[in-house]
Amino acid sequence: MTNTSATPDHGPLIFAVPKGRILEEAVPLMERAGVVPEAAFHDKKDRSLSFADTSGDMRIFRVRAFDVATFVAFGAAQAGIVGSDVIEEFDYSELYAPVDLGIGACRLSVAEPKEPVEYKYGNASHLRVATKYPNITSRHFERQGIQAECIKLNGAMELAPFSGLAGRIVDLVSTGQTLKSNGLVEKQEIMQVTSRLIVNRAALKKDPRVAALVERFRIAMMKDAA
Ligand SMILES: Nc1ncnc2c1ncn2[C@@H]1O[C@H](COP(=O)(O)OP(=O)(O)OP(=O)(O)O)[C@@H](O)[C@H]1O
Ligand SMILES: O=P(O)(O)OC[C@H]1O[C@H](OP(=O)(O)OP(=O)(O)O)[C@H](O)[C@@H]1O
Repeated sequence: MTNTSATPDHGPLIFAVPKGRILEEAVPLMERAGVVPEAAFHDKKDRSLSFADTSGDMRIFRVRAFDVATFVAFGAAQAGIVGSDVIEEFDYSELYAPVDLGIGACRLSVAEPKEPVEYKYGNASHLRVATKYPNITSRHFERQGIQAECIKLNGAMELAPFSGLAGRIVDLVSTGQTLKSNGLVEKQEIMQVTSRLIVNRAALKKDPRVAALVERFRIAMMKDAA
C-alpha cells in the first residue's frame, strides 16, 4: 500500500483509539505510556472526535475499532490501539503491531445453534456464515476445504441462525454468555484475541516520535507485569 500520509513532520502525532469497550482498559495503559487525554475525552456526551493530549504534542482520535486500523494503515494516524481480530481481518501491509497490550482478551469462534435448525440452504461443502469478519472466516473455512459464503453483519450476529440468514456465525466470545443467551454453542476457536499497539510502518521509519512512543508502551507493559 502506498502511504498517502500528508502528516507534516512537526505536526502533532495522531493516536487513534476505539471508542467502545476496550477504551476503559486502554486509558490507564495509555497514561502509563505518557498519552494523557484531556478531560473532555472521558465525557461520553462530548461529540468531539479529536482530543488534545495534556502531556505533549499529540492528538487523540476516538473512532470505531475497525477504523483505527484504517486510519493507521493509511498514515492518517501514526499509531493506535486495536484488537488483533481487526488487524487480522484487514491484513494491511502498512500496519506494524509491536506491543501486545494484553487487554480486550477474547477469542474469535465459529458458533451454531445448540439444537439443530432446519435450513433451506447449505450443505457440507458450502455454507453460509454471518460475521463481522468475512476475510478471517473465508480463510478459516478455505483451510478446511470448505467454501463459505460470508454475510457481513456489523453486530447482533447471534440472530442470523434463527432468522434463516445463515446457519453459523463467526463472532467474538469472552464469557460465552451472549452465545448462551441466544441458543448458540461455540464449535471451533479460530484465534485468540488481545489488543495491540499499532503503528504505521512508514511513520515509524520517518518520525522518531513514533519509535519513542513504542518504547514508552513497552516500558508501560513491563511496569504492568512487575
Ligand atoms: N466480549 C469481548 N470481550 C473482550 N474483548 C472484546 C469483546 N468483544 C470485543 N472485544 C474487543 O474489543 C474490540 C472492539 O472494541 P470497542 O468495543 O472498543 O470498539 P468499537 O469501536 O466500539 O467497536 P464497534 O465498531 O463494534 O462499535 C474488538 O475488536 C475486540 O478486539
Ligand atoms: O462472550 P461474551 O462475554 O458474551 O461476549 C461476546 C459479545 O461481545 C461482543 O459484542 P459487543 O458487546 O462488543 O457488542 P457488539 O455486538 O455491538 O459488537 C461480541 O460481538 C459478542 O456479542
